[in-house]
Amino acid sequence: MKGAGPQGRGALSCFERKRRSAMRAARSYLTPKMGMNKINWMEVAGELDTRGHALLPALLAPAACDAIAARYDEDRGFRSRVVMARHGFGRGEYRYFAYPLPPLVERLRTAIYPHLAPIANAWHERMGRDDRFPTDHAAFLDRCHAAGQTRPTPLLLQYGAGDYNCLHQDLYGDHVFPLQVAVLLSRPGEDFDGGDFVLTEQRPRMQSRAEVVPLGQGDAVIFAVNERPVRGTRGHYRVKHRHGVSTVRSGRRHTLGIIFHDAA
Ligand SMILES: O=C(O)CCC(=O)C(=O)O
Ligand SMILES: [Fe+2]
Repeated sequence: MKGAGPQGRGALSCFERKRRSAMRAARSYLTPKMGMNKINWMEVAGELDTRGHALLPALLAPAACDAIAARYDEDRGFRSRVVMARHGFGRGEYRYFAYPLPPLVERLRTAIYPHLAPIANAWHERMGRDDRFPTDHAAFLDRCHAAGQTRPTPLLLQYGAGDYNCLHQDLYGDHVFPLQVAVLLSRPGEDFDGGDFVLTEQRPRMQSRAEVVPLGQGDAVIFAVNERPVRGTRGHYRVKHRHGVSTVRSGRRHTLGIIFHDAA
């Protein structure tokens, strides 16, 4: 059960807490490329194939998380602000970064993408889709921009007590990269309570299944934006995903969202 321990991380064993803390210390957030090489991408691909999501523990150091979250109150650096209740999206708000993105966000987006492109291509092949993704993020963005999807999609979300994010999909045009990343910037059990990241899976003609993804500060979750292939008795079929956040009971929760396609 999440929230049981003194720091809201009762579900983690002592060993796991130490491992995450060592990983945090070892990773400099100024060089996320180095961090990328420490990730077992084969394992990540396996998790994404079987569950539709994969965890990257301690992707960002606490100082990096705090620095990005603190940007929420700055005047500059964003292209728009969305108050979720006004659109029926939930309660809470988010801001889309403007180009040029903050260097850390830019580097993360650019460094993670090449590891996910082969997974995305395998998914498209299994789903019988013709479109494939280039190995380089700049090339994919060129494609988005040529199709009129020119607005940056990385975003910073902010939730207070009583806020939540309804189940949704981040689709912004015809060009959709099938995987995205969310990084929890706040400390569960310290900065906020409640506010779990939730992912649902809808198999054809079946009821939806929900999965809560326990995240600590700096942990990232990679997840399916829309559809993912699942092997059946007669080839692969498509499962539909949505994601959201359960109600924040107290405190303040910030997330960094990294979406790889741009918006129309
Ligand atoms: O706040 C969260 O954990 C979810 C954020 C989200 O919807 C996104 O990054 O697309
Ligand atoms: Fe989202």
